[in-house]
Amino acid sequence: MKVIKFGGSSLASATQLKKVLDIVKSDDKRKFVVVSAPGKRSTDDEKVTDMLIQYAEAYLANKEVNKYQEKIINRYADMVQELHLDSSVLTKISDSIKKLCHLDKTHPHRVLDTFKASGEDNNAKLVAAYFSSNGLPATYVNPKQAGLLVSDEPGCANVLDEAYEQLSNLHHIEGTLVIPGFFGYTKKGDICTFSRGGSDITGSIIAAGVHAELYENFTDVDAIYAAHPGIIDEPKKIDVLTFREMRELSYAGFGVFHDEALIPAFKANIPVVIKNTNNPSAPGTNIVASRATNPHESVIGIAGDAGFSSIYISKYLMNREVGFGRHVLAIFESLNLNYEHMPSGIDDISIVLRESQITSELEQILLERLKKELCLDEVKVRHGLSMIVVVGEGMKSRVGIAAKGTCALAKAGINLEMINQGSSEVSIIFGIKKEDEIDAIKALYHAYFNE
Ligand SMILES: Nc1ncnc2c1ncn2[C@@H]1O[C@H](COP(=O)(O)OP(=O)(O)O)[C@@H](O)[C@H]1O
Ligand SMILES: N[C@@H](CC(=O)OP(=O)(O)O)C(=O)O
Repeated sequence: MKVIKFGGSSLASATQLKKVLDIVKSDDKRKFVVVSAPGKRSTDDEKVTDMLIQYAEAYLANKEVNKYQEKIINRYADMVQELHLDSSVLTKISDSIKKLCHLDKTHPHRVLDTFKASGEDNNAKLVAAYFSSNGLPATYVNPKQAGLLVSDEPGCANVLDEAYEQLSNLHHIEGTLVIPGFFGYTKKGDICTFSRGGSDITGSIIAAGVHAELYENFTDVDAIYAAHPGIIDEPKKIDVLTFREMRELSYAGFGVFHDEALIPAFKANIPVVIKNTNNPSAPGTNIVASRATNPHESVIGIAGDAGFSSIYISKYLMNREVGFGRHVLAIFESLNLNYEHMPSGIDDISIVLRESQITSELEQILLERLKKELCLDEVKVRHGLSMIVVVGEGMKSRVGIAAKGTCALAKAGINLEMINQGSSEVSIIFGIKKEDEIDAIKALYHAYFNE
């Protein structure tokens, strides 16, 4: 049996839903269908999840909410009408959206998550009704009923190990199952969402829980490309990627598949394929445990992500001071800051972290503590950095990959703030100024794929 996940772009309108039905009907093995909330119908459209966030924020701020409710209900109403579904489907959706503004406001994060989750929950109900009225008997399954237990971390939940055993019982439900993506339930019974784009994670968890033979992730591109298609014109399509390569690339900006969605499928050894709802016969991109590397192809993809800061710390004879690194990290830990990268030299270390974590107040405290407790010679902060990640399993057996990248960046006049090679040798990270990100990706793509 297969798990098939449709992203918001595949469920944005009645036209898209018709394609979805054809895809599911065309293969009997497509039993478990995971759905996102309706996404954008055009580039200037809004995602239902974003509309729900605005609605939640207005409600929490005690503002008028009618216009938000109306806009969201209209998105579903358009689809119900165009698909000729029974009006009772819309009544249920409309009631559930209106009911949200009666939630207890004591825990705003929980309120926000309940609003967000309703986007996929209502869409799953709509999709199940549409399938059933068009010759494909389907049942809506709520994540609570399925046993999708998650940690109590609103907006960034993690699946709990015990969920998998319960999820295997989904096999006992007859017909096609339609499961809303993006959220699960805590042990106390509260809704908790994954991070944004998290319906991919639900699909992967369900695939692991039901021991699927394949996890198919349907989106709006024919394949995963070697670089963001919005930056590089007609980038190279990738046929096969390893889980490790995909994790590095999606972590660093390939929004097409959530980086946290890889782990459940990888651990359960379930291959993943990314396919296009608008062109289902295209082979897509396969994500597998290992692949043969081509001697002529070392780099498989280049991704970039902005929003990083770097804390540079220097102290003469740092290399001889036992426990120095532990002490640095203990200060970060006590301030509840996690770091992303830590390139180091003999007398210095840079700690790279997400900018969104540090306020100017926290930055002041951090710098003072580092200086005082570690007796540093120098500490410097740089904001507004982008990390460009060059990825490929074949890189470790090839000479000159880093040199090619640094040379390309130098030729493009881009100053390198940091360079770091992951210990697995599957990636090299270039830290640059945010404003150089697009030029850097273009220069690196040209060097690795066109020269
Ligand atoms: N390297 C890449 N290859 C393909 N698509 C990419 C890549 N990087 C970013 N994307 C973007 O990811 C989008 C699909 O992801 P997403 O918007 O989350 O889809 P969905 O709504 O189907 O979940 C594509 O339309 C594309 O713009
Ligand atoms: N709807 C949620 C979850 C999700 O995965 O959506 P999409 O499939 O449109 O990326 C979000 O917007 O974050």
